[in-house]
Amino acid sequence: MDSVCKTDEKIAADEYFNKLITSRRCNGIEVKLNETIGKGVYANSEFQEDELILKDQILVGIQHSSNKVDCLVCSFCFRFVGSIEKQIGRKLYFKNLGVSGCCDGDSSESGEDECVKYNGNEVQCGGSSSSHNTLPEGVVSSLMNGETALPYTDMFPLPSPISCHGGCQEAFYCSESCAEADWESSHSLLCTGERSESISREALGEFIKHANDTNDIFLLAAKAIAFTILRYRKMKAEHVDKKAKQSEPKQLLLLEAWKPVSIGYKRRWWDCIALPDDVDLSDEGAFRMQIKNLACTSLELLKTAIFDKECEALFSLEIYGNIIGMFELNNLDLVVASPVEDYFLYIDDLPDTEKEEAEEITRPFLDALGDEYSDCCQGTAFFPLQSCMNHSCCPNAKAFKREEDKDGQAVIIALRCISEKEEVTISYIDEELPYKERQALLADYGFSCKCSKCLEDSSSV
Ligand SMILES: C[S@@+](CC[C@H](N)C(=O)[O-])C[C@H]1O[C@@H](n2cnc3c(N)ncnc32)[C@H](O)[C@@H]1O
Repeated sequence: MDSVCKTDEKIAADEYFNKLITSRRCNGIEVKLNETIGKGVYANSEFQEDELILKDQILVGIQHSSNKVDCLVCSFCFRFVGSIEKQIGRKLYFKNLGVSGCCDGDSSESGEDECVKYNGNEVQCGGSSSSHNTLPEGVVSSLMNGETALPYTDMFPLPSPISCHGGCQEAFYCSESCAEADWESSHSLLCTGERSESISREALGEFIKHANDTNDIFLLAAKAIAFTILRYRKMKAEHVDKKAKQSEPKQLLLLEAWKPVSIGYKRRWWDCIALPDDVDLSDEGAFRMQIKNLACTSLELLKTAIFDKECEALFSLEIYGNIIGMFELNNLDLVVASPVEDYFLYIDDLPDTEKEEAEEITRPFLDALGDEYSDCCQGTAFFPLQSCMNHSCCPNAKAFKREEDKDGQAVIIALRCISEKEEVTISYIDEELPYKERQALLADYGFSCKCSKCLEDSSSV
């Protein structure tokens, strides 16, 4: 019976991944099960060096809460929106208010619990520069509201931001289609505006505040749950429409709705999270319990906000822990380069006369921004196909944004020629690090690397 179920599961997984591959038009790859390390991505045609292997869409993703003051991006595809002036003005506005978008390092100031700041996969931000010239409020607001135009910004057009239809004033989009897709995928349940479909906007506000104060990974977990509930409701409605003679049990529909998330998960958050350097081994049990309690508080708040009786199974601590654990082990950093950086580089590259004229206007803004002029959009996201890629310290592929990649999708490029049937691997860490450091970092992902480089290095240590 067990093996029959396993075979059924395998067929369902194959079907799911084949559909995704077709929808992404990346037919040169397939997802296969490897007996020792689970799923893996394999080439089924040859790739040349620098060739695109996969452009994977986000299943659920967030911009880090702390990054929202740095960049105004579409809440669904994470493309920059507004205008160069608006991006610069908004950033200077927050800077003048003393709100910095630094991703970490401020826990001591905020007095937060050490453990809750931890997010194993988070990248480092540039940090805020204290040495900057402050511009007068009027100058900053005229940039934000479009009264001041900077030279050559028409070379960097950005889509006008569209406000969330639910009225939350929190989510903005680059297009109507992104607004609709986000509403249908999860935002209708997680919107704090008046047209929200949550059961308590107040509780939702509390849940969001708790996540922002502790760990914004909870916002991503909420998206995964909202996504599943809305998918379940849609599938149920379609099922009723078809007037199916044999009505599918609700539990089976929920399992089907849940598949895109459940297919990726492996371990509970409090079991797989790496022990931070400053937590003593003897305190490990207490640390893991603290993490579990934190998840429990967050889940209770979420339950009050969006609970659905028919989807009750989704609101167990076990499932919540597994969803966050899945993000911990599978997520990729979501990074979108800033058009503001491109803009200032463009000005710098102008012929001397034009450059001098332009810089007379732009220089005060660049000085006021300081090092932060190039801050990119940063977040974390789960990508269904990319997350099947295994690690190697001598990878044949990498996640890399090209000039034309202006949104949050994961772009995987061949580092060298990859032959048919070869496994496509990426590096989860900086593979240039010494052997012991690499192994220590990979232990956070729950494995010890046995790639050819590690085997060679291990014999010489
Ligand atoms: C992003 S997932 C990769 C896909 C995964 N194999 C699966 O079945 O879903 C990361 C997990 O895959 C496994 N993994 C990835 N690379 C590995 C490697 N080189 N050796 C052993 N396990 C690996 C580890 O369990 C890791 O936590």
